[in-house]
Amino acid sequence: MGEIDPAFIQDPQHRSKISFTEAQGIPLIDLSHIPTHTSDKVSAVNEGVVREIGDACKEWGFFQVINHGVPSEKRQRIEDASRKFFAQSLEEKRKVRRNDKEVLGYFDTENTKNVRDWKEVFDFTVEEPTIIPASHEPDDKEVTEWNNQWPDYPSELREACQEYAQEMVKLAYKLMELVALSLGLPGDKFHGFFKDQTSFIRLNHYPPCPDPHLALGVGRHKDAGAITILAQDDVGGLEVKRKTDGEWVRVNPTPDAYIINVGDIIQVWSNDKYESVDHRVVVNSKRERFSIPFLFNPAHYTLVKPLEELTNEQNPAKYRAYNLGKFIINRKRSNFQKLNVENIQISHFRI
Ligand SMILES: O=C(O)CCC(=O)C(=O)O
Ligand SMILES: [Fe+2]
Repeated sequence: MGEIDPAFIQDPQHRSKISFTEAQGIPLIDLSHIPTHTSDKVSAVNEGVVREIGDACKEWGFFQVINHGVPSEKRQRIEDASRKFFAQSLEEKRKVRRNDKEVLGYFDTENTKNVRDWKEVFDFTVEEPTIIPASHEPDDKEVTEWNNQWPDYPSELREACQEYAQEMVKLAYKLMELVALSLGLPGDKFHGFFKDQTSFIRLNHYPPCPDPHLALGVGRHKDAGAITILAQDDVGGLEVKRKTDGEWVRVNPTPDAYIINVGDIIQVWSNDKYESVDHRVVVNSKRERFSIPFLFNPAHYTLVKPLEELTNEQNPAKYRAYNLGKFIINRKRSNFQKLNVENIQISHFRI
Protein backbone atom coordinates (compact mmCIF):
# COMPACT_ATOMS: atom_id res chain seq x y z
CA MET A 1 0.00 0.00 0.00
CA GLY A 2 0.96 3.60 -0.43
CA GLU A 3 3.23 3.19 -3.43
CA ILE A 4 1.32 5.52 -5.65
CA ASP A 5 1.34 9.28 -6.06
CA PRO A 6 -1.30 10.85 -3.76
CA ALA A 7 -2.85 12.56 -6.82
CA PHE A 8 -4.36 9.18 -7.75
CA ILE A 9 -5.86 8.37 -4.39
CA GLN A 10 -9.65 8.32 -4.26
CA ASP A 11 -11.64 9.35 -1.19
CA PRO A 12 -12.56 6.20 0.75
CA GLN A 13 -16.22 6.26 -0.32
CA HIS A 14 -15.24 6.13 -4.00
CA ARG A 15 -12.70 3.30 -3.84
CA SER A 16 -13.38 -0.09 -5.35
CA LYS A 17 -14.26 -2.99 -3.12
CA ILE A 18 -12.05 -6.06 -2.69
CA SER A 19 -14.76 -8.29 -4.10
CA PHE A 20 -17.12 -7.14 -6.79
CA THR A 21 -20.67 -7.86 -7.82
CA GLU A 22 -21.13 -9.02 -11.37
CA ALA A 23 -23.85 -7.11 -13.21
CA GLN A 24 -26.60 -9.65 -13.69
CA GLY A 25 -29.25 -8.67 -16.12
CA ILE A 26 -27.63 -5.94 -18.22
CA PRO A 27 -29.55 -6.64 -21.42
CA LEU A 28 -27.70 -8.33 -24.30
CA ILE A 29 -29.46 -7.27 -27.47
CA ASP A 30 -29.11 -9.05 -30.80
CA LEU A 31 -29.13 -6.59 -33.72
CA SER A 32 -28.88 -9.20 -36.48
CA HIS A 33 -32.35 -8.44 -37.84
CA ILE A 34 -31.95 -4.69 -37.86
CA PRO A 35 -31.30 -3.32 -41.35
CA THR A 36 -28.85 -0.43 -41.63
CA HIS A 37 -31.62 1.92 -42.59
CA THR A 38 -34.58 1.15 -40.38
CA SER A 39 -37.63 2.73 -41.95
CA ASP A 40 -40.31 4.36 -39.85
CA LYS A 41 -42.42 1.26 -40.22
CA VAL A 42 -40.75 -1.20 -37.94
CA SER A 43 -41.33 -4.78 -38.89
CA ALA A 44 -42.75 -7.17 -36.32
CA VAL A 45 -39.24 -8.60 -35.74
CA ASN A 46 -37.76 -5.20 -35.06
CA GLU A 47 -40.52 -4.17 -32.70
CA GLY A 48 -39.19 -6.61 -30.14
CA VAL A 49 -35.72 -5.09 -30.39
CA VAL A 50 -37.12 -1.57 -30.09
CA ARG A 51 -38.89 -2.58 -26.90
CA GLU A 52 -35.73 -4.23 -25.54
CA ILE A 53 -33.74 -1.06 -26.22
CA GLY A 54 -36.38 1.13 -24.57
CA ASP A 55 -36.51 -1.09 -21.48
CA ALA A 56 -32.70 -1.20 -21.26
CA CYS A 57 -32.45 2.59 -21.54
CA LYS A 58 -35.03 3.04 -18.79
CA GLU A 59 -33.90 0.35 -16.38
CA TRP A 60 -30.12 0.44 -16.81
CA GLY A 61 -28.99 3.23 -19.11
CA PHE A 62 -26.63 0.48 -20.35
CA PHE A 63 -26.89 -2.54 -22.63
CA GLN A 64 -24.68 -4.72 -24.80
CA VAL A 65 -25.19 -5.49 -28.47
CA ILE A 66 -24.13 -8.49 -30.52
CA ASN A 67 -24.42 -9.08 -34.27
CA HIS A 68 -23.98 -5.34 -34.61
CA GLY A 69 -22.48 -5.42 -38.09
CA VAL A 70 -19.01 -4.04 -37.22
CA PRO A 71 -16.47 -6.33 -38.94
CA SER A 72 -14.30 -8.00 -36.31
CA GLU A 73 -11.13 -7.42 -38.41
CA LYS A 74 -11.62 -3.67 -38.12
CA ARG A 75 -11.94 -3.86 -34.37
CA GLN A 76 -8.92 -6.16 -34.17
CA ARG A 77 -6.88 -3.78 -36.28
CA ILE A 78 -7.47 -0.70 -34.12
CA GLU A 79 -6.96 -2.74 -30.93
CA ASP A 80 -3.60 -4.02 -32.21
CA ALA A 81 -2.51 -0.56 -33.32
CA SER A 82 -3.51 0.89 -29.93
CA ARG A 83 -1.40 -1.70 -28.10
CA LYS A 84 1.60 -0.89 -30.28
CA PHE A 85 1.18 2.84 -29.74
CA PHE A 86 0.97 2.63 -25.95
CA ALA A 87 3.87 0.14 -25.75
CA GLN A 88 6.24 2.94 -26.84
CA SER A 89 8.28 5.10 -24.48
CA LEU A 90 6.66 8.12 -22.87
CA GLU A 91 8.99 10.29 -24.90
CA GLU A 92 7.64 8.89 -28.17
CA LYS A 93 4.02 9.16 -27.09
CA ARG A 94 4.49 12.73 -25.95
CA LYS A 95 5.34 13.73 -29.50
CA VAL A 96 1.58 13.75 -30.12
CA ARG A 97 0.71 15.12 -26.75
CA ARG A 98 -2.31 17.25 -26.04
CA ASN A 99 -1.40 20.81 -25.03
CA ASP A 100 -2.92 24.31 -24.86
CA LYS A 101 -3.20 24.51 -28.65
CA GLU A 102 -3.77 20.90 -29.67
CA VAL A 103 -6.67 19.45 -27.74
CA LEU A 104 -6.46 15.99 -29.32
CA GLY A 105 -3.79 13.30 -29.15
CA TYR A 106 -1.95 11.65 -26.27
CA PHE A 107 -2.63 12.52 -22.66
CA ASP A 108 -1.64 10.83 -19.41
CA THR A 109 -2.70 13.28 -16.73
CA GLU A 110 -6.47 13.37 -16.88
CA ASN A 111 -8.43 14.06 -13.73
CA THR A 112 -12.02 12.96 -13.20
CA LYS A 113 -13.66 14.88 -10.36
CA ASN A 114 -10.26 16.30 -9.39
CA VAL A 115 -8.57 12.94 -8.81
CA ARG A 116 -6.06 11.66 -11.33
CA ASP A 117 -7.09 8.63 -13.43
CA TRP A 118 -4.79 5.59 -13.61
CA LYS A 119 -4.66 5.59 -17.40
CA GLU A 120 -3.24 7.09 -20.55
CA VAL A 121 -5.34 8.00 -23.59
CA PHE A 122 -5.17 8.93 -27.25
CA ASP A 123 -8.08 11.01 -28.58
CA PHE A 124 -9.11 11.68 -32.16
CA THR A 125 -12.23 13.15 -33.72
CA VAL A 126 -14.31 11.59 -36.48
CA GLU A 127 -14.61 14.75 -38.58
CA GLU A 128 -11.28 16.08 -39.78
CA PRO A 129 -11.22 18.90 -38.91
CA THR A 130 -13.91 19.19 -36.26
CA ILE A 131 -15.49 22.64 -36.01
CA ILE A 132 -15.95 23.99 -32.51
CA PRO A 133 -16.41 27.45 -30.88
CA ALA A 134 -13.20 29.43 -30.49
CA SER A 135 -13.99 30.40 -26.90
CA HIS A 136 -16.35 29.66 -24.06
CA GLU A 137 -17.66 33.26 -24.05
CA PRO A 138 -21.39 32.97 -24.73
CA ASP A 139 -21.51 35.86 -27.22
CA ASP A 140 -18.38 34.98 -29.16
CA LYS A 141 -19.60 33.46 -32.44
CA GLU A 142 -16.14 32.69 -33.77
CA VAL A 143 -15.32 29.06 -34.49
CA THR A 144 -12.06 27.17 -34.73
CA GLU A 145 -10.82 23.80 -36.01
CA TRP A 146 -9.71 20.82 -34.01
CA ASN A 147 -7.21 18.73 -35.91
CA ASN A 148 -6.08 15.22 -35.16
CA GLN A 149 -2.43 14.56 -34.32
CA TRP A 150 -1.37 11.24 -35.84
CA PRO A 151 1.77 9.53 -34.58
CA ASP A 152 4.40 8.13 -36.98
CA TYR A 153 4.27 4.80 -35.20
CA PRO A 154 2.55 2.49 -35.70
CA SER A 155 2.11 3.57 -39.30
CA GLU A 156 -1.23 1.76 -39.65
CA LEU A 157 -2.79 3.55 -36.67
CA ARG A 158 -4.25 6.42 -38.64
CA GLU A 159 -6.02 4.30 -41.23
CA ALA A 160 -7.16 1.78 -38.62
CA CYS A 161 -8.69 4.63 -36.58
CA GLN A 162 -10.36 6.29 -39.56
CA GLU A 163 -11.88 3.05 -40.82
CA TYR A 164 -13.08 2.09 -37.37
CA ALA A 165 -14.64 5.53 -36.89
CA GLN A 166 -16.77 5.04 -40.01
CA GLU A 167 -18.07 1.75 -38.60
CA MET A 168 -18.88 3.41 -35.29
CA VAL A 169 -20.83 6.18 -37.02
CA LYS A 170 -22.91 3.62 -38.92
CA LEU A 171 -23.70 1.66 -35.76
CA ALA A 172 -24.43 4.87 -33.84
CA TYR A 173 -27.03 6.00 -36.40
CA LYS A 174 -28.63 2.58 -36.21
CA LEU A 175 -28.76 2.79 -32.40
CA MET A 176 -30.16 6.32 -32.47
CA GLU A 177 -32.92 5.11 -34.79
CA LEU A 178 -33.83 2.39 -32.35
CA VAL A 179 -33.74 4.86 -29.46
CA ALA A 180 -35.96 7.29 -31.39
CA LEU A 181 -38.47 4.53 -32.21
CA SER A 182 -38.48 3.40 -28.58
CA LEU A 183 -39.48 6.94 -27.59
CA GLY A 184 -42.35 6.85 -30.09
CA LEU A 185 -40.54 9.20 -32.50
CA PRO A 186 -39.79 8.77 -36.22
CA GLY A 187 -36.67 6.64 -36.76
CA ASP A 188 -34.71 9.50 -38.31
CA LYS A 189 -35.64 12.05 -35.63
CA PHE A 190 -32.07 12.52 -34.38
CA HIS A 191 -30.13 12.19 -37.62
CA GLY A 192 -29.99 15.87 -38.50
CA PHE A 193 -28.22 16.76 -35.27
CA PHE A 194 -25.15 14.76 -36.27
CA LYS A 195 -24.47 16.34 -39.66
CA ASP A 196 -21.40 18.26 -38.42
CA GLN A 197 -20.77 15.89 -35.57
CA THR A 198 -18.20 16.53 -32.84
CA SER A 199 -17.89 12.79 -32.11
CA PHE A 200 -14.58 11.44 -30.94
CA ILE A 201 -12.89 8.17 -30.14
CA ARG A 202 -10.58 7.57 -27.22
CA LEU A 203 -8.01 4.80 -27.04
CA ASN A 204 -7.67 3.97 -23.34
CA HIS A 205 -4.77 2.12 -21.74
CA TYR A 206 -4.93 1.20 -18.05
CA PRO A 207 -1.53 -0.10 -16.86
CA PRO A 208 -1.40 -2.51 -13.90
CA CYS A 209 -1.67 -0.54 -10.66
CA PRO A 210 0.24 -1.47 -7.46
CA ASP A 211 -2.61 -0.16 -5.29
CA PRO A 212 -5.76 -0.98 -7.25
CA HIS A 213 -8.02 -0.31 -4.28
CA LEU A 214 -6.84 3.26 -3.82
CA ALA A 215 -6.99 4.47 -7.43
CA LEU A 216 -9.44 4.16 -10.31
CA GLY A 217 -8.77 3.83 -14.05
CA VAL A 218 -11.51 6.39 -14.58
CA GLY A 219 -13.33 7.96 -11.68
CA ARG A 220 -17.12 7.92 -11.54
CA HIS A 221 -18.66 10.03 -14.31
CA LYS A 222 -21.44 10.21 -16.87
CA ASP A 223 -20.75 10.56 -20.58
CA ALA A 224 -21.66 13.99 -21.90
CA GLY A 225 -22.49 12.94 -25.48
CA ALA A 226 -25.64 11.41 -26.95
CA ILE A 227 -24.62 7.77 -26.87
CA THR A 228 -21.38 5.85 -26.23
CA ILE A 229 -20.28 2.65 -27.98
CA LEU A 230 -17.54 0.94 -25.99
CA ALA A 231 -15.20 -1.89 -26.96
CA GLN A 232 -13.58 -3.42 -23.89
CA ASP A 233 -10.99 -6.20 -23.93
CA ASP A 234 -11.21 -9.43 -21.92
CA VAL A 235 -9.70 -8.05 -18.69
CA GLY A 236 -12.80 -6.39 -17.24
CA GLY A 237 -13.05 -3.45 -14.87
CA LEU A 238 -15.96 -1.36 -16.10
CA GLU A 239 -18.50 -0.80 -13.34
CA VAL A 240 -21.95 0.69 -13.63
CA LYS A 241 -23.97 2.24 -10.85
CA ARG A 242 -27.09 0.08 -10.81
CA LYS A 243 -30.22 2.22 -10.89
CA THR A 244 -32.30 -0.04 -8.66
CA ASP A 245 -30.03 0.18 -5.59
CA GLY A 246 -27.05 2.43 -6.38
CA GLU A 247 -24.64 -0.53 -6.12
CA TRP A 248 -21.51 -0.57 -8.35
CA VAL A 249 -21.70 -3.66 -10.54
CA ARG A 250 -19.12 -5.05 -12.97
CA VAL A 251 -19.93 -5.41 -16.68
CA ASN A 252 -18.22 -8.66 -17.59
CA PRO A 253 -16.58 -8.72 -21.02
CA THR A 254 -18.56 -10.48 -23.76
CA PRO A 255 -16.38 -11.33 -26.76
CA ASP A 256 -17.09 -9.17 -29.82
CA ALA A 257 -19.97 -7.33 -28.11
CA TYR A 258 -20.24 -3.58 -27.69
CA ILE A 259 -21.39 -1.89 -24.52
CA ILE A 260 -23.79 0.96 -25.20
CA ASN A 261 -24.70 3.67 -22.76
CA VAL A 262 -27.07 6.59 -22.79
CA GLY A 263 -25.25 9.93 -22.49
CA ASP A 264 -26.36 13.26 -21.03
CA ILE A 265 -27.77 14.51 -24.34
CA ILE A 266 -30.28 11.67 -24.63
CA GLN A 267 -31.20 12.37 -21.03
CA VAL A 268 -32.03 15.98 -21.92
CA TRP A 269 -33.70 15.17 -25.27
CA SER A 270 -35.91 12.56 -23.57
CA ASN A 271 -36.62 14.93 -20.64
CA ASP A 272 -35.22 12.38 -18.16
CA LYS A 273 -37.13 9.40 -19.54
CA TYR A 274 -33.75 7.82 -20.25
CA GLU A 275 -31.01 8.74 -17.79
CA SER A 276 -27.29 8.90 -18.29
CA VAL A 277 -25.79 6.55 -15.70
CA ASP A 278 -22.64 6.85 -13.57
CA HIS A 279 -19.86 4.46 -14.42
CA ARG A 280 -16.17 4.03 -13.56
CA VAL A 281 -13.21 1.79 -14.28
CA VAL A 282 -11.51 -0.35 -11.64
CA VAL A 283 -7.88 -1.30 -12.23
CA ASN A 284 -5.94 -4.35 -11.09
CA SER A 285 -2.36 -5.13 -10.13
CA LYS A 286 -1.72 -7.86 -12.72
CA ARG A 287 -3.04 -7.13 -16.17
CA GLU A 288 -3.07 -4.01 -18.28
CA ARG A 289 -6.42 -3.24 -19.85
CA PHE A 290 -7.41 -1.55 -23.11
CA SER A 291 -10.74 -0.07 -24.13
CA ILE A 292 -12.06 2.08 -26.96
CA PRO A 293 -15.10 4.29 -26.38
CA PHE A 294 -16.76 6.12 -29.27
CA LEU A 295 -18.71 9.19 -28.12
CA PHE A 296 -21.41 10.14 -30.61
CA ASN A 297 -21.85 13.90 -30.32
CA PRO A 298 -24.00 16.35 -32.30
CA ALA A 299 -22.75 19.46 -34.12
CA HIS A 300 -21.33 22.26 -31.98
CA TYR A 301 -24.20 24.61 -32.90
CA THR A 302 -26.83 22.22 -31.50
CA LEU A 303 -29.10 23.73 -28.88
CA VAL A 304 -29.67 20.78 -26.59
CA LYS A 305 -33.13 20.83 -24.99
CA PRO A 306 -36.00 18.46 -24.24
CA LEU A 307 -37.83 17.46 -27.43
CA GLU A 308 -41.19 19.12 -27.87
CA GLU A 309 -42.78 15.78 -28.74
CA LEU A 310 -41.82 14.49 -25.30
CA THR A 311 -42.98 17.40 -23.20
CA ASN A 312 -46.42 18.82 -22.46
CA GLU A 313 -48.28 20.62 -19.69
CA GLN A 314 -48.22 17.60 -17.41
CA ASN A 315 -44.59 16.89 -18.23
CA PRO A 316 -42.92 20.27 -18.77
CA ALA A 317 -39.32 20.61 -19.96
CA LYS A 318 -36.90 19.88 -17.14
CA TYR A 319 -33.93 21.65 -18.77
CA ARG A 320 -33.14 25.01 -20.30
CA ALA A 321 -31.56 24.82 -23.74
CA TYR A 322 -27.76 24.85 -23.84
CA ASN A 323 -25.32 25.31 -26.67
CA LEU A 324 -23.33 22.11 -27.07
CA GLY A 325 -20.15 23.74 -28.41
CA LYS A 326 -19.91 26.13 -25.48
CA PHE A 327 -20.57 23.25 -23.10
CA ILE A 328 -17.71 21.24 -24.63
CA ILE A 329 -15.30 24.18 -24.44
CA ASN A 330 -16.20 24.86 -20.82
CA ARG A 331 -15.41 21.26 -19.99
CA LYS A 332 -12.06 21.32 -21.74
CA ARG A 333 -11.19 24.54 -19.99
CA SER A 334 -11.85 23.21 -16.52
CA ASN A 335 -9.84 20.07 -17.34
CA PHE A 336 -6.88 22.14 -18.38
CA GLN A 337 -6.81 24.74 -15.73
CA LYS A 338 -7.48 22.14 -13.04
CA LEU A 339 -9.99 24.57 -11.64
CA ASN A 340 -10.86 23.22 -8.29
CA VAL A 341 -14.48 22.85 -9.30
CA GLU A 342 -16.31 19.95 -10.83
CA ASN A 343 -16.85 19.99 -14.58
CA ILE A 344 -19.91 21.69 -15.93
CA GLN A 345 -22.83 19.23 -15.91
CA ILE A 346 -26.30 19.12 -17.44
CA SER A 347 -27.66 19.66 -13.93
CA HIS A 348 -26.58 23.30 -14.33
CA PHE A 349 -29.37 23.65 -16.89
CA ARG A 350 -32.03 21.90 -14.87
CA ILE A 351 -35.11 24.07 -14.42
O1 LIG B 1 -12.69 1.83 -20.19
C1 LIG B 1 -13.89 1.72 -20.02
O2 LIG B 1 -14.43 0.61 -19.89
C2 LIG B 1 -14.80 2.92 -19.96
C3 LIG B 1 -14.12 4.23 -20.19
C4 LIG B 1 -15.05 5.39 -20.03
O3 LIG B 1 -16.06 5.33 -19.38
C5 LIG B 1 -14.73 6.65 -20.72
O4 LIG B 1 -13.61 6.78 -21.25
O5 LIG B 1 -15.63 7.54 -20.73
FE1 LIG C 1 -17.43 6.97 -19.79
